[in-house]
Amino acid sequence: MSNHDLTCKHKMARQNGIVQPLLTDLYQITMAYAYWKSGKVNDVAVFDLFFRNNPFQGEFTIFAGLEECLKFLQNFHYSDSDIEYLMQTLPGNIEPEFFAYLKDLTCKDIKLSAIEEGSVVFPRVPLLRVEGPLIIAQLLETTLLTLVNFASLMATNAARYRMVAGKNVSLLEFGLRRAQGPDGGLSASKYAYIGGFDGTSNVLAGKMFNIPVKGTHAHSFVTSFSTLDDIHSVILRHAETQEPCNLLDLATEWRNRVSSVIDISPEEASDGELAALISYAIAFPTGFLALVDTYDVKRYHFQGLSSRHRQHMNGHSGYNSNCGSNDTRQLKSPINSTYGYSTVERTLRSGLLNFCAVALALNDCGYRAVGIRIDSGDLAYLSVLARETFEQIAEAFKLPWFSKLTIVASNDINEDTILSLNEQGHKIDCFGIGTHLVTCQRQPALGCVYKLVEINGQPRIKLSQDVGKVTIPGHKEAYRLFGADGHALIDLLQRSSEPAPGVGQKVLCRHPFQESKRAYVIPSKVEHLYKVYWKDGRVCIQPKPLLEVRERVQSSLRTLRQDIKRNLNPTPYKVAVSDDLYNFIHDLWLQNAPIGELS
Ligand SMILES: Nc1ncnc2c1ncn2[C@@H]1O[C@H](COP(=O)(O)OP(=O)(O)OP(=O)(O)O)[C@@H](O)[C@H]1O
Ligand SMILES: O=P(O)(O)OC[C@H]1O[C@H](OP(=O)(O)OP(=O)(O)O)[C@H](O)[C@@H]1O
Ligand SMILES: O=C(O)c1cccnc1
Ligand SMILES: [Mg+2]
Repeated sequence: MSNHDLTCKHKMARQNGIVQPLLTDLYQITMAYAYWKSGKVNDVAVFDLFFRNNPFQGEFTIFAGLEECLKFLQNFHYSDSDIEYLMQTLPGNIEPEFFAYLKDLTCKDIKLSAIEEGSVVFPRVPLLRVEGPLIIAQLLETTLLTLVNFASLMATNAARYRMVAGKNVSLLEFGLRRAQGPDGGLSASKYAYIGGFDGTSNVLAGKMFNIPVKGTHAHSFVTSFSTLDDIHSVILRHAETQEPCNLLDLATEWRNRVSSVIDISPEEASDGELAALISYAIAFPTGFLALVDTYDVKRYHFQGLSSRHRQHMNGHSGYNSNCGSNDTRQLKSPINSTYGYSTVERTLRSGLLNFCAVALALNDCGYRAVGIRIDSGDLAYLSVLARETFEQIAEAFKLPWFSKLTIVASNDINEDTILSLNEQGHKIDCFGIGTHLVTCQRQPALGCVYKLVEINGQPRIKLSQDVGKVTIPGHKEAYRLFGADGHALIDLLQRSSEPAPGVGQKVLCRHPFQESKRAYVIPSKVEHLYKVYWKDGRVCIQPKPLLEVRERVQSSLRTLRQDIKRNLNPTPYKVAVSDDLYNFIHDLWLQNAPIGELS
C-alpha cells in the first residue's frame, strides 16, 4: 500500500458500525420495490438535501457530517443477513428478483455534490445534491439525513458556545453521560470538536476521531477518602533529584502556612478531602487538577442549610440578582452571618485550602499543579474568589505562576450562562459543558429534508399551502457572493444551465417567493459552493482531517458580518435565486397548481 493510500485510509477512518443500509426507514425499501415493479429501474433523479430554518434562534448554521456520508456511500452494500431479514420482513408477494437486485446494489452510479464540511450555510441552499438512479438515491435519504442533521446541529451549537466564550477560554465537552444514547454521545463529541471545542472527556471519541481527551476527577474520588489514614502511600519522588518527598508532611505543613494567608483554619478543612487530593497528586503529579467543591454544606459541617446558602449567594454574588461578582468590595468582605463566611464560600475555602496545600507540597517536589474545578454555586463569584486566593498565595510565597493556575467551571452551563458570566466578570479559564451542549437542549432538531427536484431531466416542484415549504425545482448551482468589504453578502441559487456570476458583474438577486424583493449585487468575489465529492464509485475529494474542518468553521464564520452572528435578534443573511430561476419556479408553480372553479 502506498503512502497516499495509507493517508486516505487514515482520513476515512472508522465509521460507527451502525451506519449501514438498513439504518433507514422501511418506506425507503418499500418504495424501492414499488419503483422497481413500475419499471423505474433506469430512471435518473436529482435530490436536494437542505434545511428551512436556522437553529437556536440564530441566522447561521454550520454544515457537518459530510465525511460520514462519504463513508456510507463507500460501504453501501446489503449483506446476506440484511437480504435475509428483508425477505422475512417484507410482504410475501415480493418477487425474488428484487432481492437479487438489492444484493448487487452499490453507489457506483451515484454522484454527490456538496458544500465543504465546516462551512456556514443557510436555509434553502442545498447542502448535498444527490444525482443518479432514482431507486438508489431514494434508498440513501434517511441515512444521509440522520448523518447530516445532528452533525450540523451539534457543530452549530458548539460554534455558538465558542462565540460567546471567546477564543481565550478552553471549552471541554463533558456530555457523554447525559447524551441521547451512545451514538448521540459519540457524534456529539466529534461535532463539538469541529464546532470549536478543545477536547472531550469521551475516550472512544478520542480514539476514533483523534480528538484530544481531557478531564479532571469526580466527587466520588474525594468522598471515597475519609481520613488521612486512607492515604496508601505518602511518598513522591522529586521530579529532578528523585529524592523521596513525604507529600503528606509537606501538605500538612503548607496547610498551616496557607491557612493564615487565606484566613481559614485547618480544622475547618476536610482531612478526607486532603487525603484524596494528596493521593490524586501522587498519581498525577504533572496533571494535578482538583475538584474543590465536594464538601458542601449538605454533606459536611452545616447539615440542612442549603436554602440559606442560596440566599447568601443571591445576596452577594449576583446570579438572580443584578449585583455582579466583579463588585470587589463585596468579594473582599463576604457575608458575615452568624456562620461567618457564606457556606458556599466556606466549601470552596476548604477545597481551596487543601488544594493550595497539596499544590505547594508538589512544588517542593519539583512539580507544578494545574488547577481546580468548581462544579456548584455561583461560578462567577467563586472563580473570582479562587483567583484572589491564588494571587494572595503567589505573593505571600513568591511563586508568580500560582496566580495563573487554571480554573475550570462546570455545572449545567449553557450559552446564556456564559453570556451572563461574561457580564458579571469571572476568572474561569475553561468551561466543562455536558447536557445543554450534547442534547442541544435549546433546539433538539435541525429539520433537514431531502426533496426530489428533477426526474429524467424534468424538474419537480413540491407545492405547499405554506410558501416556505415549496421546493426550489431543478438541477441548481449555489454561489456565495462577497461584498466590497470582503464579507459574504448573499447566497445565490441558479439553474445549472446558467453562466456563473462573475466578479464585478451586476447580478439580479431575487427572493424566491416574494416578487417585490430583489436587489442588484456586484460581487467582489464569487465562490461556487458545490464540489463533486463522490462519483464513479469513488471518493473524488478526500475529506479533510477534523482539525482542518474545525479551522474551516472559524474561517467561514469570519466571512459573516457580526450582526448576522450576534446572539440577540441577529440580522438574517440573504438567500436569493437568479431571475431565470425565479421565472422557472413560478412558471412551474402555475403549471402544477390547478385552476379551481367557483360555484
Ligand atoms: N454567576 C452565575 N450566573 C449565572 N448562572 C450561574 C452562575 N453561577 C452558576 N450559574 C448556573 O446556575 C445554576 C445553579 O445550579 P443549581 O441551582 O443546581 O446550583 P448548585 O450550585 O449546583 O446547587 P447544588 O449544589 O445544590 O446542586 C447552574 O445552571 C449554573 O450553571
Ligand atoms: O452539568 P453538565 O453541563 O451536564 O456537565 C457535566 C456534569 O457531569 C458531571 O457531574 P456529575 O454530577 O455527573 O458527576 P461529578 O461527581 O463528577 O460532578 C460534572 O461534574 C458536570 O457537572
Ligand atoms: O473530567 C471531568 O471533569 C468530567 C468528565 C465528565 C463529566 N464531568 C466532568
Ligand atoms: Mg457535577
